[in-house]
Amino acid sequence: MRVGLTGGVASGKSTVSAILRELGAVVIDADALAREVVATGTPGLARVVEEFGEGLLTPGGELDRPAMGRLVFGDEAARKRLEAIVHPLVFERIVELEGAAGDHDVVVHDIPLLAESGRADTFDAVIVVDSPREVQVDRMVRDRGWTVEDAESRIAAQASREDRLAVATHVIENTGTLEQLEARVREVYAELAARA
Ligand SMILES: CC(C)(COP(=O)(O)OP(=O)(O)OC[C@H]1O[C@@H](n2cnc3c(N)ncnc32)[C@H](O)[C@@H]1O)[C@@H](O)C(=O)NCCC(=O)NCCS
Ligand SMILES: Nc1ncnc2c1ncn2[C@@H]1O[C@H](COP(=O)(O)OP(=O)(O)OP(=O)(O)O)[C@@H](O)[C@H]1O
Repeated sequence: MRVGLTGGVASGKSTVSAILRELGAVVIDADALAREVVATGTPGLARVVEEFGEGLLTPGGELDRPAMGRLVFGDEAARKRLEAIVHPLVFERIVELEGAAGDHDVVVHDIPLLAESGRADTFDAVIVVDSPREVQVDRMVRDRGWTVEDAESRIAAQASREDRLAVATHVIENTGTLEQLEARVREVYAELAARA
């Protein structure tokens, strides 16, 4: 069965997908693929440099992710230009990895922009990890050292909490402890695995 997993920035998606992987799911991580396709030396990074210039590279020749983040989360047109390069490359890799997963019982697609993509209904189930906006902001400021403005601008680039919840078949509220989160993930996984 193909399961979509999504949630706003810092909602806890990666934490949930790590638990699902431990429980036996195959996880395909769109954020990881979005990093892979613009790694040093890739055609993807060459396209980004062509579009945005060498100023967005570190002295070592890598994509300067904090600088790119400041640019694209403050400028929607720039974000669309970056997405037009990265998203098709990510999609190609997803298709390849899905082929490699074969007919594994539970294949989880961790896709931050699933609600925005309009493709949620192509999955057998959609898990939404839900955290209130203040919790998202706190996590970004505390764990990543971002300013409140950085955190707010990333939330503003994403679907609203309501629009995301509207595509959910399973909601995982992530407002309690990590232990509570793990217990809820186990519950959802057991239900999905029984259906697979
Ligand atoms: C702008 C970039 C370089 C910033 O890198 P950074 O290391 O700071 O963030 P990272 O990639 O780890 O993403 C963290 C989170 O930011 C949010 N986010 C990332 N890209 C986007 C986007 N285009 N729109 C809205 N939110 C986004 C997601 O919640 C994601 O989980 C990077 O996010 C990027 O290349 N984004 C474009 C590709 C994309 O859309 N990725 C999302 C999944 S395909
Ligand atoms: N229930 C929780 N209690 C305490 N800390 C948590 C909880 N859930 C997540 N965190 C922490 O919050 C941060 C964000 O979580 P995580 O990286 O899983 O979110 P994400 O949705 O994958 O983020 P991104 O959108 O940036 O990829 C991490 O440092 C994580 O350890």
